[in-house]
Amino acid sequence: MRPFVSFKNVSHEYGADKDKSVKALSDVNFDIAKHEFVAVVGPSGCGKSTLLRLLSGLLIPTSGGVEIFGHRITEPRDEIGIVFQKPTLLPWLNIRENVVFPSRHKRGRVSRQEYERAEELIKSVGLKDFAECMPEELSGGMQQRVGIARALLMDPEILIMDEPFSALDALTREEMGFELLQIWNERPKTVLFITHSISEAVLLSDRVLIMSPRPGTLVEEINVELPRPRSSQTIRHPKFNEYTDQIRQHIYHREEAKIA
Ligand SMILES: Nc1ncnc2c1ncn2[C@@H]1O[C@H](COP(=O)(O)OP(=O)(O)OP(=O)(O)O)[C@@H](O)[C@H]1O
Repeated sequence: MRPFVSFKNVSHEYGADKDKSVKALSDVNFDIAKHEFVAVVGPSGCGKSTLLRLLSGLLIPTSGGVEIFGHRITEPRDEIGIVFQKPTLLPWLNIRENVVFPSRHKRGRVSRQEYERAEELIKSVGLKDFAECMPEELSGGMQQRVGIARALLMDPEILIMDEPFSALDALTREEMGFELLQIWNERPKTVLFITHSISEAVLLSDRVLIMSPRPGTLVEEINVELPRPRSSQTIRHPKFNEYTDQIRQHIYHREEAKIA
């Protein structure tokens, strides 16, 4: 099957044209199938966010290339929605206007269909009664839900998520993970999800990519064959701990081998 997203021999060096450069990624190769949910884990500074910036087209690799359906990415594209660690909502706009903001920003206007779509998305992230509220009136979890609705406004094929739930408390985080899976189930997307949490990666994804310390490269891929739909019961599945242990070993063994 033809891959939907392909990282081909991707290396990236920040400041490559200056005296002081940082090699963030080295020869990264992987494919993602359409509608696959892929999580990326790895030590801090290994280049996870750099991977996302490259897929979003905000950054072009110093060598190799990132392709969507065989087309090399050379600039930001509409078929990609991004959810950041902090939702960065515009404080002077209400929730509805924040959700339609990508369209206003891009075209200078918002169509009736887009307002209808925004209403639908606001409802599907559980904020039906909050469309008129200002961001400051919402909790952190609710604000992140707005960030997810905003990323889905243009109905992107690809959803890029950079530690989207890391600023939330443990309970809200777990709840948001399952809500995300429900949205993904209703509106299938190809997802690249960065997290520091091994259990979150296993709980949500079809496949976990494990990266080495900087310069980051792919050291292992784990196919997570846990039944869907996933729920809080999934954590009790006998294979759940097997997967998390396997990932931990890949991350920490390398660290230990380096120290020894
Ligand atoms: N704009 C930049 N200029 C120079 N170096 C950068 C820049 N952005 C990131 N880096 C460096 O590149 C490396 C990879 O950064 P990146 O943010 O991709 O890692 P990460 O795995 O997402 O980190 P974390 O898990 O801590 O968020 C780090 O050493 C970082 O300091």
